[in-house]
Amino acid sequence: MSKYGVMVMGPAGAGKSTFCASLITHLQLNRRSAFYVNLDPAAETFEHAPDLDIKDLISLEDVMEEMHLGPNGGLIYCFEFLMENLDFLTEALDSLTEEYLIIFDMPGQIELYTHIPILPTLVRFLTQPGALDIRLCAAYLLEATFVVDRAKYFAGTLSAMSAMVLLEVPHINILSKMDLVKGQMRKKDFKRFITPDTTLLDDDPVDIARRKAGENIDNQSLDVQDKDALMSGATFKRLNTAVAQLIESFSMVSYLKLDCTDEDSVQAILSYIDDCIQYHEAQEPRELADEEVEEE
Ligand SMILES: Nc1nc2c(ncn2[C@@H]2O[C@H](COP(=O)(O)OP(=O)(O)OP(=O)(O)O)[C@@H](O)[C@H]2O)c(=O)[nH]1
Ligand SMILES: [Mg+2]
Repeated sequence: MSKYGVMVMGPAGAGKSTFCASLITHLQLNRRSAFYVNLDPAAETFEHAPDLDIKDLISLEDVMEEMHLGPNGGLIYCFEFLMENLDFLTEALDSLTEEYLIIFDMPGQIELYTHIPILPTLVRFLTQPGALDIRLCAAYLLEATFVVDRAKYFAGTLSAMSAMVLLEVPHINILSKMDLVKGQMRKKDFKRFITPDTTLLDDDPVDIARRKAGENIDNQSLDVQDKDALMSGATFKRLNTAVAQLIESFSMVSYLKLDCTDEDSVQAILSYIDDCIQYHEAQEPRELADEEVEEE
């Protein structure tokens, strides 16, 4: 029996837990079953209580105290511990039917997605045929407000691409918190950011503002003592161009837009997730309960 799941990932504060909560609310409203797995050992408050919480296995606070580690080292330790105790996941998830959408809420530390091979191992374990056999889709969130700073936008896109390459499961990329840019930017202008390409660097507002201020940013010499020059001078610009070209040449990343305050937007993302994992193909026709018949 297959199971279905989505792993919600992305940098710190991208809106992962908020999206998980909106998704669960939406699934409940549509009489679908969700199983919420919190894999962030530092998460304290939840809109919906997790059905499975890594904190019941190991808590970041205890690890930091007992192992004398900082928050990032502590997180890696927690995940290494989880990998040694995978029964914790198997026992809770094994009995779930294909009706459920299993939602994994991940921590935001970028190291987890780039530096260490823990996530690919975890994903392989969850998706392994004959074992848990979860049809898993990765949802990588990036804040839509990043688009105002092209360097940030391309760096975020690069991390999304790196997760795509690393995990090798169906993957959707999402620009979250769209409500924050709606009033600031016209729809037509925002459309350009859906598929990243190098032309987006041509009108970087940061560059334009500096040109207006009379700076010659193309020929700025690099003085390593000058932190400003290091982050916004010609070398930084060349680096951004190289990153943008790399992203364009791979042509793997495009974004969906998410506004968690808008039910239709959450539904649209859910439809993409369902398509990716072919959720609907496995569902049995469902008989309505008596009270549902009355409602209809
Ligand atoms: N305006 C707006 N704010 C949002 C949205 N989603 C999340 N936020 C806010 O962004 C902040 C971070 O949201 P979280 O959902 O905790 O983000 P996260 O990615 O789970 O954060 P970490 O788990 O710490 O990495 C909170 O203050 C949320 O209220 C959104 O769609 N619109
Ligand atoms: Mg969170």
